[in-house]
Amino acid sequence: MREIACDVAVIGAGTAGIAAYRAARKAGARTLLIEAGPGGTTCARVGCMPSKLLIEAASAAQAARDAGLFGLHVPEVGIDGRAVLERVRRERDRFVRLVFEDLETFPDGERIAGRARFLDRDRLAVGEDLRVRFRAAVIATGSSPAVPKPLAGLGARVLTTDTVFELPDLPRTLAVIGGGPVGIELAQAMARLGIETTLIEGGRSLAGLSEPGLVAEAAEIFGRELTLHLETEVEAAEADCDGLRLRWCAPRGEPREARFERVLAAAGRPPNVTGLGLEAAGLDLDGSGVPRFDPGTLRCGDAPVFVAGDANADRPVLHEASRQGGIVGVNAAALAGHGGSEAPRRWPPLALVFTHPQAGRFGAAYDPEAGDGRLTGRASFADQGRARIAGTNAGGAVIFADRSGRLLGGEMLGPGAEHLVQGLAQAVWDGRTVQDLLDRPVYHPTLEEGLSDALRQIGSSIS
Ligand SMILES: Cc1cc2nc3c(=O)[nH]c(=O)nc-3n(C[C@H](O)[C@H](O)[C@H](O)COP(=O)(O)OP(=O)(O)OC[C@H]3O[C@@H](n4cnc5c(N)ncnc54)[C@H](O)[C@@H]3O)c2cc1C
Ligand SMILES: NC(=O)c1ccc[n+]([C@@H]2O[C@H](COP(=O)([O-])OP(=O)(O)OC[C@H]3O[C@@H](n4cnc5c(N)ncnc54)[C@H](O)[C@@H]3O)[C@@H](O)[C@H]2O)c1
Repeated sequence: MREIACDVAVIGAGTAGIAAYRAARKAGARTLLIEAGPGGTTCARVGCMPSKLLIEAASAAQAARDAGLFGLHVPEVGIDGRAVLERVRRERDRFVRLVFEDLETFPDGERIAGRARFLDRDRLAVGEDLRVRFRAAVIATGSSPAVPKPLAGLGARVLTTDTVFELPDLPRTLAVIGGGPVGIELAQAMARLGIETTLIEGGRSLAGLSEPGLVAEAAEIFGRELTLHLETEVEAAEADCDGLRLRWCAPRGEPREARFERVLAAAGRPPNVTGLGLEAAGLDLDGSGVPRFDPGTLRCGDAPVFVAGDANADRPVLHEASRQGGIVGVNAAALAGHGGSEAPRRWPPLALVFTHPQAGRFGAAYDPEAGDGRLTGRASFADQGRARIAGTNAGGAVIFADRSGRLLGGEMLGPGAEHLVQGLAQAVWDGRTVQDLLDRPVYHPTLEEGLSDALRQIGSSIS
């Protein structure tokens, strides 16, 4: 048994862990980065990057199909599923390689391969042969796809984002379970790549939207390309030759059954906290087994332990994993006697879903109880100039402000949400009012003009 000591032990070499390692090391702490899996980060290997690569292939196919709108004739769109997936993997491997090239610049001996678990408040076991004594530890273990119970034990017929990008070819039929960001992005992409796709969602909402008008519009828009079953859960699944049969109950109670070549479980991503020995570390855990933590410092109670990224289940998106990693790195180093600690102001929430139209949320969430405390403005993209030019005129935006007109947050389902929502999130961060935004220049003809109706409605309710 080998035993080593360090100031800061970082568990997980994903986006949060790498940022934590860098920050702790920069503060002067002797830091170890421990990784159990193949590494390369969830984002590059099985997350953001391969999903967007698949979406771009699907968008190209759809653009060719839609060319008739502009008077162009594309006789038939042929989809070579093998070639599509090969490009996804080729480009994905490049992103993963870049992560490894970066990791290789870290000194030898500071990167450790193995699965870590806490033995007590200041020791970790890594695999069977190594013990690590730490002064502070960072949990940056990420999250993994959940597979709903009825789908357990059905082998390779059941895909998750860990396996879907490894398919040699596209299936002919696909059921996607879950209409959150993962499910709706991949379901729409698969449908646009010619796969007959059915999406089964336990709730009413798609793409993480919550404002009722946008929720209804999303079901209508995505339902044109997908067979949608909302408020539905799969009750049973059984293997059928190379595919599987799924059984579910429609909301009004009629039993339904269908056969699919493959099913993609996109039913959420619980944090990777089981088997970590969190009780041995003396951490206070919530009902899901996630350590309770201070949202400013990301420290777990008074233990010398911090939690960042998907592992804390708070804001499971990349930019937060990266920022939180940096914060815990500084704070873990400070606890180990290197530099000062920090609790920077939290960024406003920001989430995007790369569907067509895109969905996005920024700042304060929709609150049905907000009543008179909030002013609300709405805009529609159905007749918005630039969106009409591009043939992407669908969806809308809802913006919330306080009674003085200070921007609080909002939601959007529409073209260019990835730019519009980011701009609005930055305006929330800067404490801007609706009037500040109305007083700024906006070029014509752009999608940005599409927000002015919502902003003006709020402005006029103040005056
Ligand atoms: C399909 C998909 C698409 C996505 N698209 C986007 C997007 O477009 N934009 C966006 O912002 N976000 C997106 N996300 C979310 C984003 O990928 C994650 O929020 C982010 O990658 C989380 O980073 P992390 O560092 O917390 O975790 P990870 O990158 O998962 O790192 C955790 C690491 O810890 C390791 N580990 C786990 N347990 C142990 C242990 N006991 N010992 C040692 N090591 C351990 C794991 O092997 C892993 O390498 C997407 C996610 C998915 C799945
Ligand atoms: N574009 C992006 O930024 C992007 C893309 C993908 C993922 N992500 C991140 O990853 C996180 C996880 O995404 P996700 O979509 O996997 O999870 P999610 O928790 O956001 O959504 C899961 C959905 O599955 C449904 N569901 C759960 N169990 C079900 C069942 N048995 N039957 C039917 N429906 C069921 C839930 O009602 C929910 O709508 C997101 O919160 C997001 O932060 C981001």
